[in-house]
Amino acid sequence: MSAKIVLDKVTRRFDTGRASLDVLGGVSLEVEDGEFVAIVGPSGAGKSTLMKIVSGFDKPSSGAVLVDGQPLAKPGPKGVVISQHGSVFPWLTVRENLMFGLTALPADERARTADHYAALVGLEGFEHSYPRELSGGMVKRVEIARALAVKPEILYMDEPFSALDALMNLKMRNELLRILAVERHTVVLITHDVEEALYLADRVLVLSPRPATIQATFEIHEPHPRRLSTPVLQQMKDTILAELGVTEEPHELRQMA
Ligand SMILES: Nc1ncnc2c1ncn2[C@@H]1O[C@H](COP(=O)(O)OP(=O)(O)OP(=O)(O)O)[C@@H](O)[C@H]1O
Repeated sequence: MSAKIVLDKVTRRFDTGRASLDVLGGVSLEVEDGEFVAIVGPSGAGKSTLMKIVSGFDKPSSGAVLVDGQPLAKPGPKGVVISQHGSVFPWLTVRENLMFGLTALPADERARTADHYAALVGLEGFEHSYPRELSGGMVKRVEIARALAVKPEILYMDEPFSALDALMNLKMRNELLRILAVERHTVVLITHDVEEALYLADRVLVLSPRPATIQATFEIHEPHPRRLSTPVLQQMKDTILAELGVTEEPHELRQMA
């Protein structure tokens, strides 16, 4: 069976008047159905650019993006993006936010579906609250629930928890894993946080500096819940940090992509 998502030699160049910037230098990757792939890279490497391309919000300068074997020309109904900026509507209640994308359903089913996903993310009892009445973590849960309510096949997550404080960030990682255990999705996570990637993903891809390519790939076979202090994950973290140029020599765990 072919992969859920395929990127084939994707490049992206920005031409800004006199200058041009090669941001992606030929990114190739495959994401299997149901797989959780994290992409880490240094600041400015082109992570957000890659996320826009893989989710269909931007087009590559050359190369191809396929979802289920079909070229992706624009954001498709199969995927939903969750970003650090958040996108809940402040003037709508939790339930109304969750009902927003469910226009195809009859009204009572929309409300039932909204309440189901509110409960799934631990917001039972807050269906009639407005975002301003919730904590930052609760608003993030509304966003996740809203993304899940439309039953996307793919979740694209761009630094989803980076605007949260450290404790809430850790809590949301576990929430996400708990939800994914109930409703399996294909996930592409883009993050600068190596520990977040190691905690969550089945596979971690490391981007090179600009023009970015996939520099190294790490398969993670540790079961959830993971402890980042286990020797294998600790060693992977050291190796990835070395790949990113933050610490010394890469370890032999590295496999070239
Ligand atoms: N629309 C655009 N036009 C021109 N240049 C752009 C555009 N979008 C991004 N860039 C440039 O591409 C480079 C990569 O940007 P991008 O936001 O993808 O990096 P990033 O890895 O997500 O960075 P960070 O981790 O700091 O958020 C930057 O130098 C940025 O200035």
